[in-house]
Amino acid sequence: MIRYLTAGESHGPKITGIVEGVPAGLELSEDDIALHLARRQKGYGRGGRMAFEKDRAEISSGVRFGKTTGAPIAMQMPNRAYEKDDAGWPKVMNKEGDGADVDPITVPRPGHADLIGIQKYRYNDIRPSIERSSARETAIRVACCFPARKLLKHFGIEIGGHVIRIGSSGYEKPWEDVRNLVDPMLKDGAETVFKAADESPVRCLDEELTQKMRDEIIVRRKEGSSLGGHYEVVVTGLPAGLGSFVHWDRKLEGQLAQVIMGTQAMKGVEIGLGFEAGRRHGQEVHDEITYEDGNYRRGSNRLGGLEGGVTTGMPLIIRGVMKPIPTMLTPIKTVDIETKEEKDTRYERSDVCALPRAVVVIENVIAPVLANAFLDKFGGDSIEEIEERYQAR
Ligand SMILES: Cc1cc2nc3c(=O)[nH]c(=O)nc-3n(C[C@H](O)[C@H](O)[C@H](O)COP(=O)(O)O)c2cc1C
Ligand SMILES: C=C(O[C@@H]1CC(C(=O)O)=C[C@@H](OP(=O)(O)O)[C@H]1O)C(=O)O
Repeated sequence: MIRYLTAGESHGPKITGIVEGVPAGLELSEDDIALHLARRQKGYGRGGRMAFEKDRAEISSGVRFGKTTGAPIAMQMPNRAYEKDDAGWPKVMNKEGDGADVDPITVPRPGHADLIGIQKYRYNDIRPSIERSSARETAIRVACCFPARKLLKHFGIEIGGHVIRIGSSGYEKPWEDVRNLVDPMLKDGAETVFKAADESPVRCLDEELTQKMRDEIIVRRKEGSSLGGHYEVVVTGLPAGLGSFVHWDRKLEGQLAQVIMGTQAMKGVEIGLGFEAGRRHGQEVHDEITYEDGNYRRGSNRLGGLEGGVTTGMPLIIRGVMKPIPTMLTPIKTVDIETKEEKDTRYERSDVCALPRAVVVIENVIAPVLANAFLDKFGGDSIEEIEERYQAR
């Protein structure tokens, strides 16, 4: 089973991850990972920090001569901000001393983890809440999830994502119009979707909507506000039978929802028609079964590739929502935790809309879930052993 742990603060010296359970013999390089790290840094609406961070995970164990050994893979990534910013991070993030020379942050931003951090951990400074809740951590998380993504790719399973709404600009019926755009690409694998989407500044496949989304970000940025939106992630090449209906905690819908909702600022997730299914009657939802060329097929894919928590062999279709970024230039009301007086929120450097970047995070966080379901069925200690089992299926 692949699992991973991350550590590190947004403005500390580095972020770190350890992944274990990756079978031996998988080709893995820092360059491979860097491609997805670079994708995660791009997108209209990003803040100033992404312009100077050059994310690259340095692998320090578990890989030899370009292939995994089966041992834990340790990775580290420096925060350029630590040295580069003039905010004095080495002093603010000092492991030693009593912090008497550092001004505490006492004005929490609604929507971020600022206030709940001080309530939960009894901090008298909001700084530690900001540091660990920050989506900076998603950089090392993408790196940690990448070996699982690579394993899936080795067996022809591809993941791709794109933006379908930013604020008021988006597909009105995403389950219909987005399908029309994506369907021709499904036959060539989901990564075709991400390559096409990556050419768009907001990672949207529709040119007209791209323009509208961009304009909307410009307007909200000028107003000192922020935006979230909806995205879609597609997985192709999945064989039927991954996952399980025999226990609630092995149903893939649940496992996918957990890793997606475990990502900063995510507020909802749906599979296939999702919430739309509740507006329709049965014949408009369930996918008719056919038998062609020795295989069972579905005439449509309205349930998004899962029945009973198990893959059907159809593409997996996931959609989700990200809330608007909590840090905004135009303040809203909050309370100073020291004086308990009403205050305007404080601003620190921030993205205005991070959805185009977040899509890449979602693509990657689902990979260990799918890889583990794959390994449950076909697993072994090495890629070679898994290949034998997969071919014999
Ligand atoms: C890729 C990405 C980038 C983000 N960038 C920012 C940001 O620049 N400023 C900010 O206030 N929140 C940002 N967020 C959201 C916060 O990290 C998140 O709202 C906060 O940790 C509180 O967690 P919650 O929204 O899950 O409740 C970002 C989230 C993601 C996924
Ligand atoms: C650093 C990243 O995102 C950060 C996520 C984030 C937050 O509050 O979540 C706040 C911002 O941090 P800073 O104030 O240092 O610019 C973003 O830049 C990243 O994605 O690598």
